[in-house]
Amino acid sequence: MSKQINSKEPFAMVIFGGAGDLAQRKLFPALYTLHRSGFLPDNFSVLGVGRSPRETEDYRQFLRNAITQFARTEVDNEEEWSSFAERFDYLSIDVTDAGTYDELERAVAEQEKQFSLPGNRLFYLAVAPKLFGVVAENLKAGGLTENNGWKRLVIEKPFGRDYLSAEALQEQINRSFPEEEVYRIDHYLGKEMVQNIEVLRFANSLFENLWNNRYISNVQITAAEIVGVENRASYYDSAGALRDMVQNHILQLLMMVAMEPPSHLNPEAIHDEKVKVLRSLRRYEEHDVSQYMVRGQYTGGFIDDKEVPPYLNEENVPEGSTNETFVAGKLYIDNFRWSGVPFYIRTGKRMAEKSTEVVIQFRDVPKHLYFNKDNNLGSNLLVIKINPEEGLALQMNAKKPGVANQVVPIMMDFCNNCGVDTPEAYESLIRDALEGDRTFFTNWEEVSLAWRFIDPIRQAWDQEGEETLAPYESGSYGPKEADALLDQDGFQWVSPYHPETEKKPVVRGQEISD
Ligand SMILES: NC(=O)C1=CN([C@@H]2O[C@H](COP(=O)(O)OP(=O)(O)OC[C@H]3O[C@@H](n4cnc5c(N)ncnc54)[C@H](OP(=O)(O)O)[C@@H]3O)[C@@H](O)[C@H]2O)C=CC1
Ligand SMILES: O=C1O[C@H](COP(=O)(O)O)[C@@H](O)[C@H](O)[C@H]1O
Repeated sequence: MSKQINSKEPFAMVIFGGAGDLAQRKLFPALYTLHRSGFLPDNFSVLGVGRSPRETEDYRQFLRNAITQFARTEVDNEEEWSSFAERFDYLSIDVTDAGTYDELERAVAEQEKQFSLPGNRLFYLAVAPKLFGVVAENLKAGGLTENNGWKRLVIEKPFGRDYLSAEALQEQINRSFPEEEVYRIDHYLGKEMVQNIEVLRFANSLFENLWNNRYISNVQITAAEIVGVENRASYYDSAGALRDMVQNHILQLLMMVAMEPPSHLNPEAIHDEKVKVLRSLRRYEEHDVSQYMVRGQYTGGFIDDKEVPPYLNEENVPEGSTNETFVAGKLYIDNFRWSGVPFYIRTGKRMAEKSTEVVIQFRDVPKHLYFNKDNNLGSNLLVIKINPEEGLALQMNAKKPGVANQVVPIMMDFCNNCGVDTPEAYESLIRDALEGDRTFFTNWEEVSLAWRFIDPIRQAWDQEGEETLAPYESGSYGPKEADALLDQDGFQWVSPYHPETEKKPVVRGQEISD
């Protein structure tokens, strides 16, 4: 969607968790690339906050190391680097201690004075979720929200672990920051091709006219990862793939694909349409869950010829854990546009490849003129490739060149990131937050409705324990139970499509009629 806002107002940014993993791997690189691309104002400051003591110069060196290692933009000019780095400072406080916020206020005010900043403040919560609420409260109690300019609070995920905890957090945050000042990050919304879904749909009569249950037979959303739990078991083992990926990223993709055209390209109009999708999303009762949802846990296996351990042998995973590392589901949006169209979703760790994509499978032609034993027709497919390849592929059927009566599936490809270095999600999102554009942040209604959909599924699975936990081999596409969800409707998962290797998606084999 095109941007409505484009201002470069000077700002002071406070990163809580300013020496953490997210800051190093995502936030510093994004800030540096934005700066080098001319998207930051000339005048700004950043204060990193953490518990461990650090000298200013050490913090700037830490900043540089992170940028050297993770940024897509190189540090290639010392003078230019110094003018960027001098805007960064660090303060060691315990953010749970309200008494330390006087010191924080002084440190921010000092930077504002040093760089003649007008008082706009962006508070970025890159700390553990249990600290989100308390930091918001302390910011207000400590007087940091009584600044002269705008104030905005950027919050990382996860926002709660169920509806009730999310609601309590929302109330706590809203006591200091009204909803319009809250920017909840879902980094999938910062991805180029996710933002492109609306453009594709609403700027092309070609697709929008067909975008409904009369022409689409099913939609598939896949977010497959190669990585396992890595060193995050303490968080992941109590979250599971359902909370970690489905409640947020997968449902956001679903909303982008299924929403009605908004009346305007402003955040309110867009959020209204997204929320309507969640209101129409069929909620499963606990007793329905096994019919529509599948969960799995990876066993050992091979990825890229390298042996990888089962989830249960990963570092810090509790013995006998029944946590899911894979989820698949068949979802329905019970409205006029989508009634009867299954939305199949799947996400998992240690799968065969890293691939996030949406596949729209169109209905077959009403009369099968070309089906015979020589023809291998495929369904019309629109593949929206989100990550790591970005682009679009459209499968059609066409006459095989030079061969009479032979019809074959062909692919038309568009690559979005070939020869172009597209922005990282965090670059887009930080830029939007600085510009006051909430379009690609999640609003409270979306979050709360998403939890209301997720909670009964979680409860069913928590009660069933390992009974419903399907093992799948590392390096596969998930458990066979996930295939069965589609088989029973006469469909199958479309494999990720790789134009450069000409690996074609597998499509439903269609019956050959006489
Ligand atoms: N890392 C990632 O890739 C992603 C992270 N996130 C989210 O981002 C947030 C941060 O994650 P991540 O960076 O990985 O976490 P880390 O544990 O790496 O960093 C947390 C930071 O918080 C600081 N901190 C913790 N407690 C306090 C305290 N009481 N007072 C002051 N500072 C404190 C730590 O400082 P110190 O070490 O000095 O104690 C540390 O700098 C989480 O909400 C996470 O869910 C979301 C998506 C991806
Ligand atoms: O939010 C999360 O997302 C990542 C996957 O993100 P991607 O951009 O690489 O697709 C996932 O690994 C992680 O578990 C989850 O917390």
